[in-house]
Amino acid sequence: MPDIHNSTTASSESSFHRPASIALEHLNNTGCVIKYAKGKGRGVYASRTIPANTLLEISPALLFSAEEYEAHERHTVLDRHSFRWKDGKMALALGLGSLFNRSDSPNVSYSIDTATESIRFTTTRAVEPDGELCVRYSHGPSLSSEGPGPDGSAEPADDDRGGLSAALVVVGEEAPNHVLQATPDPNEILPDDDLPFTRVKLTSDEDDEETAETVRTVRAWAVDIPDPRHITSALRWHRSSGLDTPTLAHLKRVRKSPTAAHSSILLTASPTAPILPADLPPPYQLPVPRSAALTPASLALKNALWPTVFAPRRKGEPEDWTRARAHWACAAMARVVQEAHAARAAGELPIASYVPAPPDEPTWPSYLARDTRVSSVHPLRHAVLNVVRALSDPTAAFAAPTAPSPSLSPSPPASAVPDPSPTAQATTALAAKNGQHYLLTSRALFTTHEPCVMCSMALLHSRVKEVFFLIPMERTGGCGGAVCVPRLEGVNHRFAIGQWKVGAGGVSAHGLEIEEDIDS
Ligand SMILES: C[S@@+](CC[C@H](N)C(=O)[O-])C[C@H]1O[C@@H](n2cnc3c(N)ncnc32)[C@H](O)[C@@H]1O
Repeated sequence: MPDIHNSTTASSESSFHRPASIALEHLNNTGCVIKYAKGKGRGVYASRTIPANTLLEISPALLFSAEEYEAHERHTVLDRHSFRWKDGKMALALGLGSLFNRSDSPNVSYSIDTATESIRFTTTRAVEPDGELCVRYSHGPSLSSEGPGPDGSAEPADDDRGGLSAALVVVGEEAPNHVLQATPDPNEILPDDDLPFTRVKLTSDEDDEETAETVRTVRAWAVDIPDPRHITSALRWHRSSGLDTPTLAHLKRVRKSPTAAHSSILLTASPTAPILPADLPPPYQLPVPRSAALTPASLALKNALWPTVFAPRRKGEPEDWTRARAHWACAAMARVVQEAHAARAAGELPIASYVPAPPDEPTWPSYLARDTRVSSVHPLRHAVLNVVRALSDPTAAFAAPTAPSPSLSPSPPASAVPDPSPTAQATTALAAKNGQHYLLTSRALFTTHEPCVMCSMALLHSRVKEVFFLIPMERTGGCGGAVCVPRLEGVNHRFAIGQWKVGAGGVSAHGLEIEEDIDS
């Protein structure tokens, strides 16, 4: 246990050399107090039991450019309180944010919010009275003349960037280390196993798992042409016969017999035997592959039945994820979970949705909404629809600069607001880049619960790029639960889906439980 001392007056002395009897008062209504522990200096402690998932503090950040940091900040005491931000910037967290000590088993996670230039600190598990609230950061510059921390752990050595080396890092007790600890290379492509979510497959597994026995086939008619010199005229006849249909477009027309001299022509998939010119032998039926081959293994199996077109997937192939992007996703998921807890505290269903600024477009506005079915007594006020609505109003306003339709509410619903309010410039950029009719083009949506079929359809129509959900809804979900909307045949858009891995990014579903047959 740290050697903690409480007292009653403040001091301008360095906290590391602070006499044990000095008071460290702090006003915080979430139950945090500042205390002093020998070897660690000041730290943040719980004055009472603090439940898991409690938002402890939103610290406004002062940002330093890389140049300012190099020239000034890193040579001062501020260095040991600075967080790495984006684009090489460093951030000094005001308020309690600068005083959390580090632990390898942290009970507080934090996320940077570039939109509001703040850092949010949230408990990842319940903390008992007097328990220290700690976060994980990769190092603290060599601290003190008082040696290593009371747990005996020596502080890791400074790196050449100084600071806490933790920007873009969301850490938590259950977080998988490989994703969430700070690393030198945010551009590293992560293997799927290291991502904080599992990709939901949008294409059928048919090709990956098929065997000679399970290749899906249709019955088609073919004819053998004994003399190869007659192939050209037979093909000419076939073209004019009207037998051809798109059903067999994924198959080659001619098959050369591997054993005999003859070739065969694929005629038609019609159920009845086609009428052939008198000089051709009678047609026969055979099973042929029902679809093109998507993998080399499938091609080999299908070619054994009939020569098949090889069409490896290009569109819809899973995208590469960098470490920085995974951190961005963790921060977004933490944010939406926080909103869902706030919704529950306000008497709503604990469901929320969030469209953050894309990682490479940090100036775009983000949008946050909660489910408001309870307060609005309106069955369609799902979080996803509310967030789409919040996003669509400014976009629609840009698309139609003339007077708005009187039937439309001019402002977003109170609980579905831009986060923060978009500037006119950002709205213009959003509309121009997003497309005026496709509201979510290139955007990702994070949501606490798997969207229901209605919301999944709305997301599809909005051309969302990707959807990440924390809690699967097997009975009602439209992203793989009851049905997978972007996998349905005939839909004109597909979006990627990620199901959050339990505990990834320190994000917990605890407290967000809803009945399994509620549409979300
Ligand atoms: C963000 S500050 C935390 C507040 C600091 N203790 C103070 O009094 O201002 C980070 C610095 O606190 C010290 N520190 C943080 N965690 C520690 C630990 N587990 N053991 C010892 N010192 C620690 C290190 O000097 C580190 O550079």
